[in-house]
Amino acid sequence: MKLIAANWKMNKTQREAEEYVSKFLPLVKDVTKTEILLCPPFTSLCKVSQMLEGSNVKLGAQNCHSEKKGAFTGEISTVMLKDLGVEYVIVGHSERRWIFGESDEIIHKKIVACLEEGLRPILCVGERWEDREAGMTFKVIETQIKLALSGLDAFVSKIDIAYEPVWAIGTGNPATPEDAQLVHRFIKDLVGPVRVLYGGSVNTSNAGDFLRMPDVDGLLVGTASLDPESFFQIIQASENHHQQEEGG
Ligand SMILES: O=C(CO)COP(=O)(O)O
Repeated sequence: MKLIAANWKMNKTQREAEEYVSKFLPLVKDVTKTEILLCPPFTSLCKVSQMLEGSNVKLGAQNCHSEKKGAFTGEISTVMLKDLGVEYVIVGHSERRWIFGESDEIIHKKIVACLEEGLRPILCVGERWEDREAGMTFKVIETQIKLALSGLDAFVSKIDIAYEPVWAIGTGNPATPEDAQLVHRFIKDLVGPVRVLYGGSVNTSNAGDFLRMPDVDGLLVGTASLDPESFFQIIQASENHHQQEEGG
């Protein structure tokens, strides 16, 4: 099943999150062929978790710490996330890699922490523009994945990967669906059967084009997920795609 995930990043107060979810749930109530995920900031997880109970929408976090508890001021553990009803965790988003200096080694530890707690990590990988220009896209992706998933071959079915080219995030300049397809294929050839999402300037007009690619198994949506209507339209694109596939 395709996964359409919203990464709200550092947006929405608790009240705004509440307004969003109350508009969103009725819109998506008949969605059955697509897995839907909301990843609000930590401060809204509790409220959103209560509102999603019994619905067809799952809850994710945008980050976690690699240790279960201890003297780590300002951090949130996978145990705490699990306790709130979180099922997914975005790990290694480029905004954490490049702004906060999160290393592949830390990302690996966070993935292990998620797996130990029964949370499903969404490992984000992606090249910078200078990597792409230097013809290093595949090498960068390969290195990021090998380091993050080192020793975890037996667990790939419990992990999703998101290909998010850094230059495409929040720029209005997405990768072409064909370029995304090439990288997604490369990732599956490297890792084995794994669900690979595309992220980076996905919107209501281009979502369907990405989902038509054979190895695009879902989308990780930032800006266009902040409005319940537009995020719903992206989910609709996945439902439509599924129907067309079924129709032959
Ligand atoms: O980073 C992203 C999702 O994790 C993508 O963000 P945008 O959809 O705003 O480009």
